[in-house]
Amino acid sequence: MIEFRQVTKRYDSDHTALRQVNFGLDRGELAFLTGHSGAGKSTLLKLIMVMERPSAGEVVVGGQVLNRLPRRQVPYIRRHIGVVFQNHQLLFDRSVFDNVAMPLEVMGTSARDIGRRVRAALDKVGLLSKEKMNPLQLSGGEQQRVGIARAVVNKPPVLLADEPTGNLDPQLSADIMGLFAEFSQVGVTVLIATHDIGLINDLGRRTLTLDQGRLVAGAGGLHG
Ligand SMILES: Nc1ncnc2c1ncn2[C@@H]1O[C@H](COP(=O)(O)OP(=O)(O)OP(=O)(O)O)[C@@H](O)[C@H]1O
Repeated sequence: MIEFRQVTKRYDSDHTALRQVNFGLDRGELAFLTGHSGAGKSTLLKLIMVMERPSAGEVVVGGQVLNRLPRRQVPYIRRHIGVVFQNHQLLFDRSVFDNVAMPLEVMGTSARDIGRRVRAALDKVGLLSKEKMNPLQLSGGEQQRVGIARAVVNKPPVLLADEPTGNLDPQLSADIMGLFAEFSQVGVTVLIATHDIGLINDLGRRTLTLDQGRLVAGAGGLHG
């Protein structure tokens, strides 16, 4: 589902963020991405989201080589990629329902389908009863789950998360990870960037480790 082939990303002549990175993630695989601050984790996620383009090598998502993707097609690719951020980027002047509905509104989904799908996503994260509330009225863990509902509301085959449990206590973090594991079980490819080694060790999943832009552990082919 996601493949990096000898990917190098240089921001300028003396700043190489990723060096010849190779790995593949299958459909339904859940993996962690870790490494020191500045190791290149965000850069790797940005290449998958086509927020950045590689300087060399190829990034392939869903069989499509993103390097050659014309700019006008970038929004279509992004629809296939759900993203969860640490600070969840919710809008506090809208209800929980409206926050989750945003990706569907951008796609021009009918009001009836929006209602059905938003409620299915909120049900999945256990927040169906809070759809009319303002996100400010929710706890940090609940806000993060609204962010997850929004990321999955259009059923993307790929889910990326950047420090999704950064501000949460261990129990809430475990709950969030449980949700990610459920998505992977239904075929979503999940890649989670985190510094939280405890979380990684608890789950015993494949871990891609970056060190100064090099993938030093967890590399491998689509089935390795
Ligand atoms: N837009 C940019 N322009 C120039 N250099 C950049 C840019 N974005 C990132 N870098 C550099 O690339 C390297 C990798 O950064 P990146 O943000 O990918 O690391 P990271 O592993 O996500 O770090 P953190 O855990 O602190 O978020 C760093 O040296 C950073 O300064």
